[in-house]
Amino acid sequence: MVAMSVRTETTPAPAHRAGFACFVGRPNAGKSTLTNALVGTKVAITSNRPQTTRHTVRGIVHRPEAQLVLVDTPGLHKPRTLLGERLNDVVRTTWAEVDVIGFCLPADQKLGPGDRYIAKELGEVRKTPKVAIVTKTDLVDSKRLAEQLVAVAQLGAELGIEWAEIIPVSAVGDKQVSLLADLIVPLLPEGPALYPEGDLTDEPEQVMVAELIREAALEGVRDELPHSIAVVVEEMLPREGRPAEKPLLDVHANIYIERPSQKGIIIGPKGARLKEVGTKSRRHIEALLGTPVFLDLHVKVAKDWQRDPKQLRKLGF
Ligand SMILES: Nc1nc2c(ncn2[C@@H]2O[C@H](COP(=O)(O)OP(=O)(O)OP(=O)(O)O)[C@@H](O)[C@H]2O)c(=O)[nH]1
Repeated sequence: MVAMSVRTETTPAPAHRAGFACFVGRPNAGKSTLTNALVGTKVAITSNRPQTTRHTVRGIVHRPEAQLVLVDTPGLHKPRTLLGERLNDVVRTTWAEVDVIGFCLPADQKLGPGDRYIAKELGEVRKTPKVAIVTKTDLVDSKRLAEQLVAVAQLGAELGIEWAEIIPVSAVGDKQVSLLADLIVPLLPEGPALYPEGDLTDEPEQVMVAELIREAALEGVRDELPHSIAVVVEEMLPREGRPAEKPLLDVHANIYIERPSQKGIIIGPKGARLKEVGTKSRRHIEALLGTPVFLDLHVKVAKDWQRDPKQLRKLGF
């Protein structure tokens, strides 16, 4: 006869965790791509609920046992203008308020002064756990990747930063993206979900639309106009008199530049570039909002907007 025992006790389910994380790193380090890969969709659907944090939510990762809310920070710069200083303040405040900071370092580029500058600032934020994320691993071989992992560990040691984890990922190749979430979750505080399931971001629609236009406008001219472009969506209204099955959304937006000389760069010969920017961003906006869009774009000069507090407020900074 075989004795059989039945286990009656069950192991308690791990406590639900929920919290905020932000990704930092040099421009082009792969932060946005990683956010999208984690959230699992390129264009997130917006909900119109009021913001529950002061920070822009970029995406929400829902898990049965956890909810990870990814918030946005502007890049940290050596401040040269009023805008630069304000942005840096926003960055530092965010770092102190989130539960985890992910520091993104591309595998295909040697650590440089830009990375060191951010790392030094990170070292000043004592409490928040920091995860070093080596991105774009699909671009390098294993030897180079190993060197980069060692370099990142050394950078931490040098600056007195204790990495909670050092993890290589490829957002494009979908390698280790889910593992990254697994490693971040235990660093979040215990607590119920902060957002209803299904929400991906609570960024106001107009801001997301403006960002899509800005992205398209910067494409190919990033070097010429790094921080000189701001986009404001003035109005989004359904076109009147359209049949219900053929709606059209009118979107009016202004692209602001700092100097008249920059106008040509944005508009291009005979308006060709601006037209391209319009076509491209309209496609993205239609995908985001799920409705056909008529996009009306204007280029305006807001002289030295980065140095002028009044203009900064108007442009949403
Ligand atoms: N091969 C490869 N390319 C990647 C990966 N992640 C991002 N990239 C590319 O790197 C470039 C920059 O990526 P972003 O996600 O825009 O970088 P970012 O850090 O958000 O950049 P900023 O918005 O300028 O701060 C884009 O061309 C991406 O397609 C990756 O895992 N592998």
